[in-house]
Amino acid sequence: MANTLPVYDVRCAWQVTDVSAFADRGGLSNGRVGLRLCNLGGSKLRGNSSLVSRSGGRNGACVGGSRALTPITKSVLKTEYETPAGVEADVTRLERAVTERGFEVDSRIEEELKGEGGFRNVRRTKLIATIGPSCCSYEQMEALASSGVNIARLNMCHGTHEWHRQVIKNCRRLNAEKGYGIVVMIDTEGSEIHMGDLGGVSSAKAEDGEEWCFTIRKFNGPLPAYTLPVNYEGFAEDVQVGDELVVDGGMVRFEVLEKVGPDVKCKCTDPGILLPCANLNLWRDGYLVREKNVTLPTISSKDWVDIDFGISEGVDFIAVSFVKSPDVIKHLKSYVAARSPDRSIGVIAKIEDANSLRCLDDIIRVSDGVMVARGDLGAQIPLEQVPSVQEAIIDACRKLNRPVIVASQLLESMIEYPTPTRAEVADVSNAVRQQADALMLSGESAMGLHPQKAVEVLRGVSVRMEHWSREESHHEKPPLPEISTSDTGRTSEQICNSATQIANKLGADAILVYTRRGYMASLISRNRPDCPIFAFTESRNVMRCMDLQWGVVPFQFAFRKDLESNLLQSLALLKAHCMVRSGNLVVAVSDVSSASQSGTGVLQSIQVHVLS
Ligand SMILES: Nc1ncnc2c1ncn2[C@@H]1O[C@H](COP(=O)(O)OP(=O)(O)O)[C@@H](O)[C@H]1O
Ligand SMILES: C=C(OP(=O)(O)O)C(=O)O
Ligand SMILES: [K+]
Ligand SMILES: [Mg+2]
Repeated sequence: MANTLPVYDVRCAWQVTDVSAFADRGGLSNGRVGLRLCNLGGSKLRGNSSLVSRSGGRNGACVGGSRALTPITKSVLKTEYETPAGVEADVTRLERAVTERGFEVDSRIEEELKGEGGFRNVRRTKLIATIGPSCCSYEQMEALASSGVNIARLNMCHGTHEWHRQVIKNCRRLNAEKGYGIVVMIDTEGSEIHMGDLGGVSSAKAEDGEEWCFTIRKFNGPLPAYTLPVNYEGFAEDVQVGDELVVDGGMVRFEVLEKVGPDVKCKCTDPGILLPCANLNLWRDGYLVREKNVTLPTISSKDWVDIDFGISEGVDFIAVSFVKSPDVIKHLKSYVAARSPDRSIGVIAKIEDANSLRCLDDIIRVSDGVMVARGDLGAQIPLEQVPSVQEAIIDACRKLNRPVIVASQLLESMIEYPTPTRAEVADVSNAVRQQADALMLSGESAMGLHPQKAVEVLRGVSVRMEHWSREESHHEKPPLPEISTSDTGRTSEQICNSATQIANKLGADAILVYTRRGYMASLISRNRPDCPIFAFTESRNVMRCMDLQWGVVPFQFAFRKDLESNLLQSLALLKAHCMVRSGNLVVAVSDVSSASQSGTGVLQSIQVHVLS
């Protein structure tokens, strides 16, 4: 079969490394592979796309198909940018902005506020894009940022540190040169049971009824026919004859026939494409076999190396894969605090291991945020339970005041197609309606053909659904349980709850909050007010971390002596830069440390201000 069919996309040249992947997922014969490629190219070729059955392609062709594509334009990685790139430039620019202009805010938000829509149209749901070969050049990342990406996610399963370092550099450079506030998140690989590489081949195909051997033997170079390596030493011991082996969240399934020493002979029951390093799950008598993964460390030795890399690169968030209990998060948080005493790095617990559902609240309490990682979660619990578990996780995070990200397959078909399915739009709308803090793209941005369009779909659907939800459920929100335990905490919480009520009742244009560590901003965000939350802080680090939260627009700003001075000074600056107008009504609150400190104690208040 022809192995190299270059097709020129507008942004990138692609090489088909595994034509069988297309043929399998799209049900295309070899002779029609060329037609399939037409669908992947630029507009010049798109005329032919109707020759390929669209629905045929959607039935899974995108995943196997696109994964079999490798970009051959290496120029995407050659956008070396020497000084003044990097963190220093980002910091210098911010410091300059704060001294010269008095404040700093993401230039995209500034434009939005100056525009027609003003406050009301500011998007509340934050957007995360996984960066991969389809979107890693400076120009491609700029395109994603201009479409509204708040956070760049780097999946440490893929790519080298050098590659990730270049992407982080691009983020800093965008922030420094364009005034954006792109936040950086790394995501660990984790050590769940997975297949090894396929002896250098990019994919293999398993047909119905075929016998394959899963083995813990090690190979150097090409694998024997019908053989798949497994990374976990205890694999052959743990499986039982009759078990179901689910590959890659259900993309391929096998039944275990026989165990012979280190080899496990299996029969393919659901054919499909096998990809290198695909995750493996065992099911027995209709239940997931959990014990095997319990013995593996959540953070592997490779993960620790990646975490050290993230800390040294100054990333803002670390997402931990396959969290099973709160302990690992506590451990990582104390490690990060010791290694990075001057900058806080948020630790995000990914909920994708069935065991984590047993201690969900405890995991949420010790984390700085949570991700509903639906990809792997859907392989560990029955698929039909994923939507209700998603809703339960989002609700639990709201109650416990932690930001929550909904991830995976939001717009899966857009890996290949320029428009989403109606079902995908409904799924995204649902997550927005549930008021998740952030939505995340994976393959759609990392290796898809339409990364920017995918971001635009998320943005458009978010704004539309947020608007609709505000109209529909005005003032019907059920009260949230109290979460604070200390006296000062309770005061702050009540101030934030009341400020939200006042803002909603008065139809305020914004809530302004002055916060040193971001806690007050989170308490207001938790209430999901009708208006945006302008959160002023002195620290750039806090500013970046607050950007994961629903409805929060972070500003960097030097605090004055009390709430009133902060309020008047920041409003004067916003007005001078046309970000507020006369007649705007704002509600302002402040945390204890940024509120007035008179000789007689701390005065915390809620102020209402109508701009003259
Ligand atoms: N840094 C990268 N380099 C190359 N490919 C990547 C990178 N990040 C993501 N990808 C591609 O995008 C796909 C989807 O991303 P993601 O869902 O994060 O990973 P995975 O499929 O491993 O869980 C990956 O399977 C991989 O093909
Ligand atoms: C986000 C997820 O994790 P990853 O993409 O790293 O597998 C997921 O499984 O949904
Ligand atoms: K990962
Ligand atoms: Mg996962």
